[in-house]
Amino acid sequence: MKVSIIGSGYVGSVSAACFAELGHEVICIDVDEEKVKMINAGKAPIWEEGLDGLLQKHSQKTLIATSDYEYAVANSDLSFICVGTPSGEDGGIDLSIVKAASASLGAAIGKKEGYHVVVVKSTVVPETTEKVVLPIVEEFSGKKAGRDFGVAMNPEFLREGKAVYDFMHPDKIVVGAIDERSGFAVAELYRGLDCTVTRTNPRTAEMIKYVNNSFLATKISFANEVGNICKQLGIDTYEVMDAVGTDFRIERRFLNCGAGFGGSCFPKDVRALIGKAKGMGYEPQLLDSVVAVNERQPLRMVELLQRKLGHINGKRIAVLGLAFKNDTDDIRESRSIPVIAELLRLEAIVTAYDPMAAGNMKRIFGNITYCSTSSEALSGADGCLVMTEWEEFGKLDREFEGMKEKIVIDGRHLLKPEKLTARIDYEGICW
Ligand SMILES: NC(=O)c1ccc[n+]([C@@H]2O[C@H](COP(=O)([O-])OP(=O)(O)OC[C@H]3O[C@@H](n4cnc5c(N)ncnc54)[C@H](O)[C@@H]3O)[C@@H](O)[C@H]2O)c1
Ligand SMILES: O=c1ccn([C@@H]2O[C@H](COP(=O)(O)OP(=O)(O)O[C@H]3O[C@H](CO)[C@@H](O)[C@H](O)[C@H]3O)[C@@H](O)[C@H]2O)c(=O)[nH]1
Repeated sequence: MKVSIIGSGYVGSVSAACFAELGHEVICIDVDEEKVKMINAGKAPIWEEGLDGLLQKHSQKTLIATSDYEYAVANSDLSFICVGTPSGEDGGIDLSIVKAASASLGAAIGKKEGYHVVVVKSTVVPETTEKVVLPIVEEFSGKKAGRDFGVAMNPEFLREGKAVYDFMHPDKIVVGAIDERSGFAVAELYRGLDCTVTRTNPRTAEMIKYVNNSFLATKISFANEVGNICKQLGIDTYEVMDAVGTDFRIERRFLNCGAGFGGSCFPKDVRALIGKAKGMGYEPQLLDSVVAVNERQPLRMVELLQRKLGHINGKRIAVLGLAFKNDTDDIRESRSIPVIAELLRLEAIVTAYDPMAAGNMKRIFGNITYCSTSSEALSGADGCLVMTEWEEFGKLDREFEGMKEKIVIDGRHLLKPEKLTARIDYEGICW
């Protein structure tokens, strides 16, 4: 089939490369000319395991990129909207990018002869596909949905760092369409992938995505709440969760307590669902608490450090990990951000290290020292905060010997102090 993908970020570029791998002809559309050039040169516009290889394989053969909507729509049967849906100022969803992309897509569909399918892949709150995207495409195309063009919602569940694998090995594919023809066309694109396919209406498909993310975020905040209580009682919360997680109704994964959840999805998606609920007059108390626990959790790292050091003012603090999780350079809503902000507010001297994400963090904090190794960040430090679950941090040992005061607060349950040669003053955030 012939597909165009609007937006070449994490979701768009991975979907494009994977659809090409599945044998489809793909045209990427992005307003960012740099990304267009990179994709046409067979280079990934973001860091994601396996993405470069797929783009090298398919670029200029069955995959090309352009900023020209008209060309892309004329030469494809379906267009996926994969643009960002950030939080607005009130925490609710900001649909301005989706609206702009829908208008450009509508104008291009207006100039095309024949049927075209509009597919929303961006994470959007229930009713957006039918009440926002569909009318904009109708307005700008002058055509009628369901008759001249189809509309579907197909949420994406990939994880950053494992995006290509997740796309090719999904546990479910959800297709919500306004008509049978477009629903069938979208489902056909995934033919060959072995998983459950849920065919439904657009608003249910939209809700499935939010419930998926909100439930996982709730598990993490629950684990953090339990962890904070366990710590006061001197109970190992990881031992508790290992046992509780054997219950198949609960499941062990996503019950790791720590510095909280970050990333481009969980925080903003929980806030968006809260915003949607409140907009309808419903107060979602549980989801409000999920956010509140997650906001407080990273600051516990600084509180624990402060308790050990007495005061933080003028102390040198090594922050290990800037990405929101391991295996990505993405720092969006990383728990390191509120921690560094708090350290700076308390007038600490911050030295930071991350294997991949320092370049991105420099755009937020220009006034801290970025180091090229953990050793360099730790050298002469009074305290250390482990913020991201990078594998290499779990292997640190003698590097701690370079610290002045060997105080280490672990926010990701990575270190085993009893097994280290270095004598460190270790404390887990909730163990
Ligand atoms: N990142 C993830 O892991 C993930 C996973 C599942 C779902 N999602 C959802 O997918 C959507 C996209 O997320 P992302 O992380 O890929 O975003 P992103 O910010 O990485 O990428 C968006 C891309 O859209 C481009 N763009 C902006 N305006 C445009 C326009 N008018 N026309 C064409 N291109 C335009 C940008 O230049 C950018 O390349 C969001 O709704 C997000 O919630 C993200
Ligand atoms: O037990 C856990 C598991 C995760 N995290 C944190 O949770 C965040 C998110 O982790 P993860 O889900 O692995 O990353 P994302 O790439 O943000 O993926 C989530 O968000 C995507 C965007 O919607 C969805 O597509 C994915 O299914 C969903 O897992 C990270 O900060 C992790 O450190 C914890 O604190 N404890």
